[in-house]
Amino acid sequence: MQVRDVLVSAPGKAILHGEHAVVHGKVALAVSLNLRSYLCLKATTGGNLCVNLPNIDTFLSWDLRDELKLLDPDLVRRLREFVGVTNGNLNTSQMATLSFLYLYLSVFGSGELPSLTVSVWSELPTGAGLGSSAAYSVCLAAALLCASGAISSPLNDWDHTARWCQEELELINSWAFQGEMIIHGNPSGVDNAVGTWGGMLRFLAGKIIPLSRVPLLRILLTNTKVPRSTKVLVSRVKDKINKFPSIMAPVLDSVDAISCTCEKVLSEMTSEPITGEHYNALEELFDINQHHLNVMGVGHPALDTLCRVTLAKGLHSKLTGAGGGGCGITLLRPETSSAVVQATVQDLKDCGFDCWETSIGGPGVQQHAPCFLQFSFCPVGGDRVALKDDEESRV
Ligand SMILES: Nc1ncnc2c1ncn2[C@@H]1O[C@H](COP(=O)(O)OP(=O)(O)O)[C@@H](O)[C@H]1O
Ligand SMILES: C[C@@](O)(CCOP(=O)(O)O)CC(=O)O
Ligand SMILES: [Mg+2]
Repeated sequence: MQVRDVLVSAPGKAILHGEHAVVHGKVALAVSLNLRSYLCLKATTGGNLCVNLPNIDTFLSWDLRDELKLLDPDLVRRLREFVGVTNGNLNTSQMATLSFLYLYLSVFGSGELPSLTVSVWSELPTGAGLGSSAAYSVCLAAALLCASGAISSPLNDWDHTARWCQEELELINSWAFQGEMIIHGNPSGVDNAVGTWGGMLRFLAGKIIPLSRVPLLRILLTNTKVPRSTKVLVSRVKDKINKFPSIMAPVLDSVDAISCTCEKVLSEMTSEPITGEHYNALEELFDINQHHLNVMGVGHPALDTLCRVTLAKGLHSKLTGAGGGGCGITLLRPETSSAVVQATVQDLKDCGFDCWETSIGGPGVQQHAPCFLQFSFCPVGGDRVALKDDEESRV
C-alpha cells in the first residue's frame, strides 16, 4: 500500500477549570500551550513496523510478514473490547504502544499493512497534567489518517505549516479520542479537543465551543515532578462519587459554576476595561477550585506546597489536569513585576520543582514541511534525543 511521509505536531493544554468534573458532564475551560508533541512518519520498504518513543524510552520493531500478521481483524476487535475495559494495569510504554497499534490497525487493518517508522518526541513532560497523552493521540491520528489518504495532506509546496479543514479535524479528533480511551480509560475528550483545535475552549459533554475573544493571560507553570497517572486518578474520583453521591454532586455542580463564572469574567475582560476586580475574581476562583479538587481526593502535599509558596508572594495557584502531583498553574497579574516572578520561580525551584512562565493559545494540530525538521530538535529535558537507528529512517 502506498503511504505518504508525514510530519505533524499538536499542543499540550492547561485546564483552567473543570478537570475531573468534565468527565461527569460538567463544563471545563481549557487552553492550548506553546509546548508541543511532534510525530514523524516515514514509509519504509524493509517490511517492518518501527516505533521510536524517546520520551518514554520505548523503541520497538515488528516484522510485518511474521509477528504483525498475527494482528488480524479479530485482534482489532479484541483491542476494541479492551478499550472499553477501564481497569487494565498497563505501564507507560504499554499504553503508548497499545494506542499506537490500535490506531495503526484501525486505519490500515482492512488492507495490506504498510511498512513504516513512526517517531514521536515532545516538549511536554509526560504524565504531568499538561495533556501529553492527548497530544500523542492527536499526532498519531492525524499522521496515520493523512499517511493512509483518509484525510488530505493540506500542505502546499510553498507552505511550511498547514492545518486541515473542519471536517477532517473532526475525524482526527474522534480517532484521537479512541487513543485517549486506551490511555485514560474514561476520558472526557477535552484534552484531545484542545490538541486538535488549539486556542481556548469551553467543553461540555462532548460539545466544543472555541472562545475566540479571550484576554491575554500570563501563567506560570510548575511541575512538582510527582509522578501520577490520569487513569488512576479519574477512577479514584469516580469511586468517591459512587461512594458519596449526595456529598460529591454539589462539589461537581460548584466546579461547573466556577467554569461558567470564569468564562463570564474572561468575556467581560474583553468587552470592558480590565480592572483589579477581574483579577481578584479569577484568583478567588482558582482558590475555591483548588479546595474542591482536594475534596475530590486529587490533591498532593507537593501541590499544597506550590499553593503556599506562591501565596507568600501574593499569587494564586491551582493544580491543572488530573492532579495527584504533576503540574499546577499560577495566575500572574499584569502588574506582577518580573522581580516577583523571578523570586517566585526561584522559591519553587528550591522546592525541587520545575517552573517557567508560559504563553497560551498555540495552534492546534498542524502538518509541517519536512524541512521543519532541520529547525526542530527533540527537546527532552533540554537535550537532543538520539532516536534508534534503523536502516531507512532517522529523525
Ligand atoms: N511523547 C510521548 N511518547 C509516547 N507516549 C506518550 C508521550 N506522551 C504521553 N504518552 C503516553 O501518555 C501517557 C501519559 O498520559 P496521562 O497519564 O494522561 O498524562 P498527561 O497529563 O501527560 O496526559 C504515558 O504513560 C504514555 O503512555
Ligand atoms: C482529569 C481530566 O479532566 C483531565 C486529565 O488531563 P491530564 O491527562 O492530566 O493532562 C480527565 C479528562 O477530562 O479526561
Ligand atoms: Mg492525559
